[in-house]
Amino acid sequence: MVESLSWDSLDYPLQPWIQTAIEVMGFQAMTAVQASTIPLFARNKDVVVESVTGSGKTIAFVIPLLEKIISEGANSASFKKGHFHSLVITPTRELSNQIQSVINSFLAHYPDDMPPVKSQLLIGTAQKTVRDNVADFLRDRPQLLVGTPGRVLEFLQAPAVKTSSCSMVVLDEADRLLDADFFKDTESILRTLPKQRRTGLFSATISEAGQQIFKTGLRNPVKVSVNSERRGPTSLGLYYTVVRPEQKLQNLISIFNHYKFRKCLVYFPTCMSVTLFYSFLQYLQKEKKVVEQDLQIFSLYGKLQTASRTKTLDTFTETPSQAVLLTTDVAARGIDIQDVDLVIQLDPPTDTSVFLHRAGRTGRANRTGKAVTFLNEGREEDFIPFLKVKDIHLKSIEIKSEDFSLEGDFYDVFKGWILEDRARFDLSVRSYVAFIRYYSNHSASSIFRLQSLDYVGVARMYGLFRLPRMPEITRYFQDVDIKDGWIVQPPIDMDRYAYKDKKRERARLEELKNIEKINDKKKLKFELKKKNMAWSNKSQSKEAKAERKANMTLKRKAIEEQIAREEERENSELSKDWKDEVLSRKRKQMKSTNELQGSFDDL
Ligand SMILES: Nc1ncnc2c1ncn2[C@@H]1O[C@H](COP(=O)(O)OP(=O)(O)OP(=O)(O)O)[C@@H](O)[C@H]1O
Repeated sequence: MVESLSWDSLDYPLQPWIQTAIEVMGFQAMTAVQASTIPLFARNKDVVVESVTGSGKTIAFVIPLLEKIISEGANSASFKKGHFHSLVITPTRELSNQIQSVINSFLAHYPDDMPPVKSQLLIGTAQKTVRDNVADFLRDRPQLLVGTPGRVLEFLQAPAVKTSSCSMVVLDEADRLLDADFFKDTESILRTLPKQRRTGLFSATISEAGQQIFKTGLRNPVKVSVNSERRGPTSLGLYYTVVRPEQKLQNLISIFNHYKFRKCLVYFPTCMSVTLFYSFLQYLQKEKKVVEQDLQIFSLYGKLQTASRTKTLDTFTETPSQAVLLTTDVAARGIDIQDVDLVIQLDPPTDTSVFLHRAGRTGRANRTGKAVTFLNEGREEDFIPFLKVKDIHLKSIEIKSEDFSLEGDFYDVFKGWILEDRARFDLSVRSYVAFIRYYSNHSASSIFRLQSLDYVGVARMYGLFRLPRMPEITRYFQDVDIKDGWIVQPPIDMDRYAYKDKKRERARLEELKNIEKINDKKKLKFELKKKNMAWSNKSQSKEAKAERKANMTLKRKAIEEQIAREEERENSELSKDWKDEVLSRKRKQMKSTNELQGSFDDL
């Protein structure tokens, strides 16, 4: 947000109540992206908007949507029941919620004596089924819908919901909505909407979507690219620090204890790692008193129920005291919390574009912020030149190491905490396994290579004392002196290692007894093997099955193709007609998709 322009400089006057809302929100001038986008999107142009995080993209689409609802009479009594005017799709429930709040803060100034304008949230929650959503929709008659792809799709498929009046659609965080995880749903939603509509795609990293952009039904789109030479806002300081994995948690605590910040987001690689480290940090703060006592620690990840996610985010946002939110990429995009002045990435994300989104949770709207990324010593340091090529420049920062007043070293304390309850060990193993999976999925695979990972150091970081038997790492066991996976000596007596939960412990002892009763050596070996089976092996066998199935399908296809080729040779005349038919169908198909897709020549 470097440039700013007066709201009066728009070539048409905004609705008076929208002007009032802007004044009340204290937005004295438009940001660059707003000045470029609002006149286009509100004036019947499709837009593809790329502008850095925190530059005000939300209002750049909310104002045109509200303006068009009024100018196209969607607020009048003649707008038919079961119809809606505009749709905003976002990848997360949190972001949908946030956009809905921005819309409502505008609508709070909408005059009472005008036919009402309403918006409705469509996200998956335990409280509201899609049937409830449809009932609310028919009762309240909102013109503007905001939601996540899964729920929106289900909603649009309800017979009572008519899509034919939808004249505007926005894909916020469009590159995410067009990636492999969401594409099917996004495409299905777009297919249900009229072709004669306005489409807006918004993201700080829209270019990442590549050719997928053209599958959204854009018609003569205009590309708005603000500050495209910079990959992040000027108010955001990007830093990295190089550490050994087992040092990371201590350095994190050191930041909590010694660095000045109001609110901090810490990104962890997986839901399980958030659960594990959240519990352990609580213990260190409450029992061991080595974490700043006034610091409030929260955790948020995708597997939690929506209500609990919303509550956590609200409490974190509203708390006046210093606070930390441990989270995953569920909170990487779009989330706008004013006081966040520090972001920490405990591990770089597997996808580089996510790096900018995570870091961009701070340094928003000209407020200063710092984002620090932890890198493991060694090969991961190549991530810095890798980012430089992408015009992302990080400076090195030294984190003061914490001098803990703990009995024993940090790892021993962690290990001791895990030994108190076998359930913690299970969680730690699962977190570690999930991390190894995560690591092997890095898009920058030449830098983040499993072969170069200090997997023993990582195990210590996760408080483990024995490495799980994962094929991904056991093949490197011979490189270091690891006997049967134990990284502590003497090994822990696993038979006597108990669950704190009585019921769970009884079940474990029962199972142990049953195994002892087995006289048959072969069966015993099988049971023990089953009991100790590596986590990854279990799913590996599922994966192996799926792979075998896929191979069989491929083989079958190859045989069928071979037969078809032979038949084709024999019946060349016959196949000519068939080929023509296929070709003409293909041509027709191409024609219809071309009509749909538009082109980037006009951008
Ligand atoms: N014209 C303006 N003047 C001052 N602040 C503004 C203006 N417009 C928006 N903001 C504020 O800027 C912040 C960031 O806006 P917004 O969340 O829309 O950013 P974004 O570009 O969508 O970021 P991201 O890419 O991270 O989703 C918000 O707190 C918003 O209230």
